[in-house]
Amino acid sequence: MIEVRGLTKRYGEVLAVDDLSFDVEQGLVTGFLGPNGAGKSTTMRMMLGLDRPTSGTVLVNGQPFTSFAEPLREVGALLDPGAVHSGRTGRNHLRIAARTNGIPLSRVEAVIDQVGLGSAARRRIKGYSLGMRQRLGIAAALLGDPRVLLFDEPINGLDLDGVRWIRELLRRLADEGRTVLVSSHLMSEMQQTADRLVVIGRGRLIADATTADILRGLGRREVRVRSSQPDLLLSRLREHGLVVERVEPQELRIEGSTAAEVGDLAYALGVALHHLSDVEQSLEQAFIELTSDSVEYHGGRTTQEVAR
Ligand SMILES: Nc1ncnc2c1ncn2[C@@H]1O[C@H](COP(=O)(O)OP(=O)(O)OP(=O)(O)O)[C@@H](O)[C@H]1O
Repeated sequence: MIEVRGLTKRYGEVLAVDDLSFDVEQGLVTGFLGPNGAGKSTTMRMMLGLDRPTSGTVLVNGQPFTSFAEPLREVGALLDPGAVHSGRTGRNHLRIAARTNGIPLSRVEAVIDQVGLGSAARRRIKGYSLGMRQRLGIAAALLGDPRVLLFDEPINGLDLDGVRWIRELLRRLADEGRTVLVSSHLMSEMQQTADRLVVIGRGRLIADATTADILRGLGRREVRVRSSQPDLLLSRLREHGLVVERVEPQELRIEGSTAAEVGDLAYALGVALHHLSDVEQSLEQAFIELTSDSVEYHGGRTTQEVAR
């Protein structure tokens, strides 16, 4: 479990993280979402003691990260897969990390297997593809068999197979009861991966809820309808108090209603319909809506209102 309380980081004029408070629970995959520059990496660095908060605290399994005698056994992290000595082989890189952290060398072979690095472990890292570097970075994170795992944008640049593999790995790690925090700016990816979402924008908390709740909470109902009598239909629907907008000469968009309701009304009015559908809001739309709010920065609005 990770507990973030009042976490704030200022770099000169830039308020990178602004009074963030949230929990990351064990046994779940928690997606940490926000547009570029939202403060995700800075928050993760502070969780790992790599950056000192201006104010506030982060506790990992009840303690500050810096208080752990063997931190790699407590927390594994994938931050920047490029930050490795590329002249070494993958296996050597892992062996050095194991040795300097008091981890038995048998774990090296175990994690090489676990991430499917296979024979590539014998090759020098400089010849690795991005996907292989990512697997090596994840192997390093798993080395100490930690209860808490942080992955900063692990999906970036991966092909479909790689994405699927990471998704399954995150699920497995959470099912084993570990705490899994994974950052991304791709809402659509998190929809399939995360149980909970912590969404931030400009360093501030925007939403902290289950993925399903965030979708439901934002799920603005919308109906599209086409008719040969759009003018008549538009005025009649408005008379019924619905918010209606014309999107094409013969197509209307109705907010806050359902296809069943609009269909029944049209039938009662004797207006023939050529098309009628409910429009599902995608997570991507929900995300844009959530974060565009943070860009506008409405004063006085509490952080979790949007999701609840
Ligand atoms: N060492 C630093 N010095 C000055 N400003 C910094 C530093 N690190 C981050 N920032 C600034 O803090 C803000 C948050 O950056 P951060 O990298 O944490 O965001 P992010 O959500 O991880 O974005 P991305 O998805 O682009 O990685 C940005 O405005 C960034 O420019």
